[in-house]
Amino acid sequence: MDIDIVPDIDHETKEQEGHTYAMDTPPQSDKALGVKAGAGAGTTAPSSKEIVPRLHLIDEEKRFSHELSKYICDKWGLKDAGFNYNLAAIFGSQSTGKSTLLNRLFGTDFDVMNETARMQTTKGIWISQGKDMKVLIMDVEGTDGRERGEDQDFERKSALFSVATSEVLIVNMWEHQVGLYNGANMGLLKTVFEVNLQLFGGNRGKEKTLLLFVIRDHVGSTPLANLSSTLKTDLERIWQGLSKPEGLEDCKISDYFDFMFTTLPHKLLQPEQFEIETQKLRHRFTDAKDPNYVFQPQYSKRVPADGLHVYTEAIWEKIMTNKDLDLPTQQELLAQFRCEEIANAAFEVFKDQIKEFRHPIEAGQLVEDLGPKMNNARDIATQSFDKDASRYLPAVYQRKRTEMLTKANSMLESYFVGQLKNLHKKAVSNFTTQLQQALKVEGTEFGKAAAKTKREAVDFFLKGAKAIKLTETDWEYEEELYQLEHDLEELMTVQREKELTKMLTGLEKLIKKELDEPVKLALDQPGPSMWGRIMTIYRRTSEDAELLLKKKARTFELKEEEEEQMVLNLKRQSWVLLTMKIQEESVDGLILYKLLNRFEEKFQRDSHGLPRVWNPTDDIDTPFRKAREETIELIPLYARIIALDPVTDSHFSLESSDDFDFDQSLQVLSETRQQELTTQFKRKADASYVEAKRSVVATQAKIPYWVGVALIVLGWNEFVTLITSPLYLSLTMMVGLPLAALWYLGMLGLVQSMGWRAYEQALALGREKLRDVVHPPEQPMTVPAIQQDNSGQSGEFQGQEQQDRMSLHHRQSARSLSQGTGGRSSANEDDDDGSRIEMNTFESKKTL
Ligand SMILES: Nc1nc2c(ncn2[C@@H]2O[C@H](COP(=O)(O)OP(=O)(O)OP(=O)(O)O)[C@@H](O)[C@H]2O)c(=O)[nH]1
Repeated sequence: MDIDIVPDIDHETKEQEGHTYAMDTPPQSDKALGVKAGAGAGTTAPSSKEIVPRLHLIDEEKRFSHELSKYICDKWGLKDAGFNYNLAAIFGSQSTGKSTLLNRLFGTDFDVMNETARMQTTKGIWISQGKDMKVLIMDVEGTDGRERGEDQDFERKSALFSVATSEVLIVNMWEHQVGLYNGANMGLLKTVFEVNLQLFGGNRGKEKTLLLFVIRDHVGSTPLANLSSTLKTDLERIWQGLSKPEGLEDCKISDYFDFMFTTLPHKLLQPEQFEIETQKLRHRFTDAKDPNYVFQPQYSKRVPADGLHVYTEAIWEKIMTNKDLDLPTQQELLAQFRCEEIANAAFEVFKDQIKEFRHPIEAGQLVEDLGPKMNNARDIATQSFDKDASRYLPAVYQRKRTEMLTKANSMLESYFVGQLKNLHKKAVSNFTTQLQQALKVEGTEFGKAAAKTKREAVDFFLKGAKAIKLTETDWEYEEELYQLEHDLEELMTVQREKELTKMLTGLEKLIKKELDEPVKLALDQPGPSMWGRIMTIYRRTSEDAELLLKKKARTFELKEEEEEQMVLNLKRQSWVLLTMKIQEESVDGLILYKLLNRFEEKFQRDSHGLPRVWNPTDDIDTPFRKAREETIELIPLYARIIALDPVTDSHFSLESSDDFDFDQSLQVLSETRQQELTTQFKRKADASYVEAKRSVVATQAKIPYWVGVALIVLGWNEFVTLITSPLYLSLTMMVGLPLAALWYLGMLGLVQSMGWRAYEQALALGREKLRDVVHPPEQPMTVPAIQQDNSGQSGEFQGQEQQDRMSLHHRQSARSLSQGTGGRSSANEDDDDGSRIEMNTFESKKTL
């Protein structure tokens, strides 16, 4: 830091100063004016009696004078001075002899205080020309005066103005003020430095200002070096504590200011010394050759004299409009500090009270009576604040109260929002539960139940939301309400779909139940009217289902087109169920069973429905042929559903679509299946025919009469033994009587053939077992691989294997039958060959 320390000067001169200048009267010329002038360039000693005109540059109301330009040009003759003039200002506490000093140094006529009154003399800022000098000097209103009280606004602005415009700023202070913070204007300087940096910090290093500290009433006990060191330290410290603008964080005080320190003796106690030192000091302003000459070029603001008015006015304007300088008064500061403290204390209590809400809300629970509880916590906080803070400045108190309330509200708002979310969730859950419960009750109409449940859920939400909306807040729940309604609508749609599906499933079950038995019965009794009967059943069932659907659909409040679509779907579904049932009844075994039943009825029973016993004289062939032909004719009847006219009957207006082909649905048996069925049926019918023939042969076999005579002669003894022994007699009766009955009824042949069949079956089984033992079948290694590789093919293969086994079984039965009768028909021969081929194929597949 460039600090120029001037050696202490011990003055002996004493002088009394007793005259005072009134503001509205022309000031008397100072005695000091007679003091000999220094040898400064362009200056003259203030010896003339002429009074230098002065201007009230800025008045007490902070208004800038319009006359500065006029004074510069007309009164001070500086119009053409250009840069050849200097500007200095004095700054310091009130009544510290500033005006006195200026008058001494520059021969000016600034007002000096009347000692008997001890009151402020300089108000605002005065400016005057130094007598016979090209120096303009500003006398600035003293700081810390009782007249302004706590309003420090003007002193800050005027100090900043002085710093910003002057080349040299004289900081005037009593010796005893050195080391004090406020007394030495350090607080004020701090503010001035800070704002000066903000406003004019860009001139770093280009323009400097000299701060000349003049320590008054220096008694000499503390050397100037010590005093200046104290001041220097204080200045450094306040500079470190400044909040510097961006980009100037590292700037130093020496970038903007130079310092010079000097002392003056006590004016009253050492008047002569005072005068001498004052004159010496004057040299620094007037004598350019003086080593301590203050108006060095680096302090020049480079403003020509004729532009000074505009320049200074602009600076004042800038200072006036700067908000950073509108510093609050002490009272305001106090109010701010205390209100802040009180608000913080109240807020801590408030936070403690509301923290219990956080966990349950975050856990998704509803906090009981949250609204009143939040309100209560907020009231306690504001009441506690009001009690202590309302004593302070009303404006500050109100502002802090609003701030605290806003802070509290914003904290509570998160609970408000959390509770709204939980209300939303709860409303949705209530809706779901209540709707499901309502739908469990028989006869509940979905539309009405859903609307009622929704209304209740919304009411629940609204009630809860209104209860937590606090006064003096702009909280809103409309958005959440809208979202809730939207969610409930979606849930209603989903639930309605479920209920509709449930209803349709129920209807389908009903349709299936209605169709199953009657359709089966109709198919078991084939004939020309079979399909007519089935269609009647279908139409009746479908109509009933449609009526039921329409009735139920009304409770869902469906749109017309939705209902129409559902009816159409139901019709189609009914048709699908019908065709499924027909297909189910038309699988190979069942259809063959039906055909055989029909054939047996015709061939094995008489016109009274009794079983026929064929006599040797009976014609078996004709009834057999007739029954077989009639039965075979039934196969094409089963093959295709004969529906009623789709044009005239609305129940068959089933349009085909991508996934539904009405015409295709009519097909029951394909051509191939019909042929297969015919073949299978013929085979079974032929077996019946052979059976009938065998029974006739059995009844035809008669025993010759001589065999009976021989039996009586040869077996008389045995006969007597038999009838005389109770054991033999009872055994004979147990076996003989049933045999006699069978014989009488002509069924002995049937029993015999059954016995033969059983014998053949056992024989074939025994052979097969024996073959397995002698030639164990090789385990086909590839079969599992096929199964693994292609389950579809494998399944097909297994199906084929099963079919082959069945085929083998049928053929074995047929063979055994024919062997039993001692002959074979050509058809049987073919079949036998076929079975062999099929067996070979099956064996080949197994090997594969
Ligand atoms: N003890 C002492 N008194 C002084 C000195 N200089 C002036 N005074 C007296 O202090 C009183 C105030 O002097 P002013 O010059 O009016 O002081 P000021 O600082 O300009 O006052 P304001 O403009 O009102 O702030 C006057 O009575 C002076 O006689 C000094 O060096 N020592």
